[in-house]
Amino acid sequence: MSLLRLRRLTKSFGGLTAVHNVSFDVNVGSIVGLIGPNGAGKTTVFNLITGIYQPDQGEILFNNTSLLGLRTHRIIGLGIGRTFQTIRLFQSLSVLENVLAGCHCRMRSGAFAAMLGLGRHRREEKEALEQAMNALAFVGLDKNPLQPAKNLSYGNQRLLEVARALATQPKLLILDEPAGGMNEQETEALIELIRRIRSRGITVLLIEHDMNLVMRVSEKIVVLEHGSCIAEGTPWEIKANPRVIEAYLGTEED
Ligand SMILES: Nc1ncnc2c1ncn2[C@@H]1O[C@H](COP(=O)(O)OP(=O)(O)OP(=O)(O)O)[C@@H](O)[C@H]1O
Repeated sequence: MSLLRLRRLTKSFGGLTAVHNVSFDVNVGSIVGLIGPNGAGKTTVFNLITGIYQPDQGEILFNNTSLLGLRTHRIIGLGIGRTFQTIRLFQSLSVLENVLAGCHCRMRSGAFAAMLGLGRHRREEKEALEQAMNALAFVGLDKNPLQPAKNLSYGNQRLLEVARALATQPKLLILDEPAGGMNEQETEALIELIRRIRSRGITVLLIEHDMNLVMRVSEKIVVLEHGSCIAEGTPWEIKANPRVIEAYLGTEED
């Protein structure tokens, strides 16, 4: 069953068509990898899904609801969490505060209730704290939650971004180059983490240049080149696809 359905998505910037007629499905409970050479349009697809850009043409359905015209916070509210290619943390805030920022999108009481210290707000704050600590424990960053985010290693900052996205309680988690800047050991731990995320019932869509990671975690891989989808299949099918080898694997990564 499809959780996310992209149909004939197209997005141009001036004269450049960054994404052209892209269609694919992400099934409930699956891990899907989106790969392609630099500039192929991968991040643009993520930005279209999360409402940062609106497509020129095409349709995006999440749980059979169209995401077109919705703003990012509504899309997060529907159950799509994401991390970014370049780390976007509040560096001076604590590890915990960074994750709490993710929880707040689920809180229903507004600033007015917060000012008055109303019961519902206090209850929600307590729940948010619990959720944030759970998310930190899940990625293994719960030991020193009050330290500033900037004290964490690069690899751990990436995990903190994952924790923040998990705190929004997503049904679909979108990861943009999660292994970027990680060493081999950190990447191994990330592979295990992505599998644990899926075993919690969260569907995963990821962009990653680390072919070892993509091939090992994905059930399905979609390949973009110059904005168009040139192949879709299992890791084995993708590895053996001559068009992919020519466009991508055979050139840059081998
Ligand atoms: N806001 C924008 N304005 C103009 N051009 C853009 C914009 N965003 C992306 N592009 C262009 O669209 C094309 C696709 O970019 P995109 O970042 O989606 O590729 P990518 O596959 O994610 O690349 P990489 O692997 O290098 O991150 C590129 O040529 C890029 O320069």
